[in-house]
Amino acid sequence: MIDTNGAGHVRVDGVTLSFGGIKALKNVTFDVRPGAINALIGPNGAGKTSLFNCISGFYRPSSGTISVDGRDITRLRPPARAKLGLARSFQNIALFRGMTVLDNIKLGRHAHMSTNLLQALVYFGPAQREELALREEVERRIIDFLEIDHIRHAPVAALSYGLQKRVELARALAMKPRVLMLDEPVAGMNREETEDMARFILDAKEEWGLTILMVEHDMGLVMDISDHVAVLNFGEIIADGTPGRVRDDPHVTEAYLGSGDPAALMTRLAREAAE
Ligand SMILES: Nc1ncnc2c1ncn2[C@@H]1O[C@H](COP(=O)(O)OP(=O)(O)OP(=O)(O)O)[C@@H](O)[C@H]1O
Repeated sequence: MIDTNGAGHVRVDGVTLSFGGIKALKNVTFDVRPGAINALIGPNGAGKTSLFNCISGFYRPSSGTISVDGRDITRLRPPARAKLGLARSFQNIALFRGMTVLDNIKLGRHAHMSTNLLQALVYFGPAQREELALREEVERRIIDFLEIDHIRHAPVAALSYGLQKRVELARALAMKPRVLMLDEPVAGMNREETEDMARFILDAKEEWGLTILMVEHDMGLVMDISDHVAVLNFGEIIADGTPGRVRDDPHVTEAYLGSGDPAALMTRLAREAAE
């Protein structure tokens, strides 16, 4: 039974998604636990991105439902889901590269602005001013938290890959999410950048009491920081539980060994050897 007192419980119920003749997801049911770090793993082509996109609203399931804290969001478009507190990052960084770090972070706020940007700029009523002040406070906190104060006025294009990923996290946090969805947050990062990101994800969960759902291939990171791990294979959930339980599940080992996904397997074996 899931503790739903903490906000941010995502329930995926019987979701099927087809692309032509291909069933990317087959009757998938699972819970994203509130206030926890939930990892979604599986070999290449298992359906992770498809499921992620169904939850964030970029894909509409052929059947089944998705709810957040009991509210059915299956038919809502991505902006409406963002307003309900779902924020996501992208596998390939989706920042405005010519803009500064601060301006990119400010874009995150618009999911919650009651007026549009132009109105807010042209007509500064007291309510808007209050809202802006509040937002600036949130942005300051996020910038301090992610240790990016020194680059706040730098254009994103001038930053290292690891810092760009951190800015993307900052923008997602600026949406004040209940559920933070991270699509391969450490893909392409070196060890130091990966360790930094792991710390920020863990601290973000604690600081804001977030529910986190991440798709990630780095088994070391998944095993280190996740509270729950769900494993997809050929569009079906084949294991769901604590990292230790999932790691020892023979179905999971078989899925990776049989998948011809040597990179994922090697990452895992190297990590285990180092422990
Ligand atoms: N837009 C699409 N059109 C057609 N088929 C698709 C589309 N997106 C995904 N698929 C197919 O659906 C299945 C699941 O793909 P998906 O990208 O969700 O897997 P994944 O687990 O995220 O893989 P990876 O780890 O390689 O990113 C695959 O067979 C894939 O070829």
